Amino acid sequence: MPSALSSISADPSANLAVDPSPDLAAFRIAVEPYYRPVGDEIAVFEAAWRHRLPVMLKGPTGCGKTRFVEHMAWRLGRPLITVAAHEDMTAADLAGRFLLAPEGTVWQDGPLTQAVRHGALCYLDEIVEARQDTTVVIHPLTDARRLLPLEKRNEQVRAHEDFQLVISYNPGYQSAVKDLKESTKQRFVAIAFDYPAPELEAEIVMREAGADLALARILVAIAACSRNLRGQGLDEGASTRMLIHAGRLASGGVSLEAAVEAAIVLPITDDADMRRALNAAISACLP
Ligand SMILES: Nc1ncnc2c1ncn2[C@@H]1O[C@H](COP(=O)(O)OP(=O)(O)OP(=O)(O)O)[C@@H](O)[C@H]1O
Repeated sequence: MPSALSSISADPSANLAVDPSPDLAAFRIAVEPYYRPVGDEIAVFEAAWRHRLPVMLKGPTGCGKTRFVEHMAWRLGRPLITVAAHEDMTAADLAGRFLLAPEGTVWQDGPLTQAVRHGALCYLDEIVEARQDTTVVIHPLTDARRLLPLEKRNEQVRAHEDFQLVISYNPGYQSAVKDLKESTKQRFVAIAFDYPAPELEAEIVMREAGADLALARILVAIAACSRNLRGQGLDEGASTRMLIHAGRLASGGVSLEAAVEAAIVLPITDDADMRRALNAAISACLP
């Protein structure tokens, strides 16, 4: 957002013009993002895309959801606009707002509106982090209406035929106070993600970390040990992302023990007892 602009609430005399064709080139993915399918997720997504059904990617952190949506945007030849949701996010952060510019008051589309108007995939990462009054903005977009109401502009934006909404959702993090409303969840086709089976995960770690097969297998075995401790003091086990980080450190010359400590053990828990338990479990996996 240009720094010369400052946000104001609403102005009926504002310039209501919207740039008819903003440059979405920056959101196009030119090179195929490496994605190793683990099931029928590509076929399910493509079928959902054909009907422009909204999709929910459901699974733990660092298991490939973001990489998958990047791969699908590349495959479908659509720009991808990603928004990382957070608890201070307002509907205006998604939809847009009036801004004070040198030429007067102008409307600036938010990332969701840009995607809706111009036909991009919009990926709302961890949408549950956003307040529920923000989440409901997406409701009319996710049913047959495919509309985005911009109350401040007194406008209803009809979605471009190539617009598709994708959200991610980590069921492990939800609590009674912080969960998606049933009426939100039920609007989406869901695709379940989890950490890949060992041989597949080793293949991914090899490729992404530049690790050899032996190292990748050890890291995957360590991940299995940590995942067994889930619910016994650990909220989550080591993610594929963590294994890749450890693989990069170890391939770069750091000892395996130090790489595992830095990329897996320390980030995963602050509790000294839990760290000891995790280290003991990991030692059993090390050669
Ligand atoms: N099936 C896969 N194919 C290729 N790479 C993968 C796959 N699964 C995981 N990865 C690797 O794991 C890393 C982490 O995955 P990603 O960023 O997609 O996680 P995520 O599920 O979106 O996590 P979060 O919920 O925290 O955003 C990716 O950058 C990629 O290197």
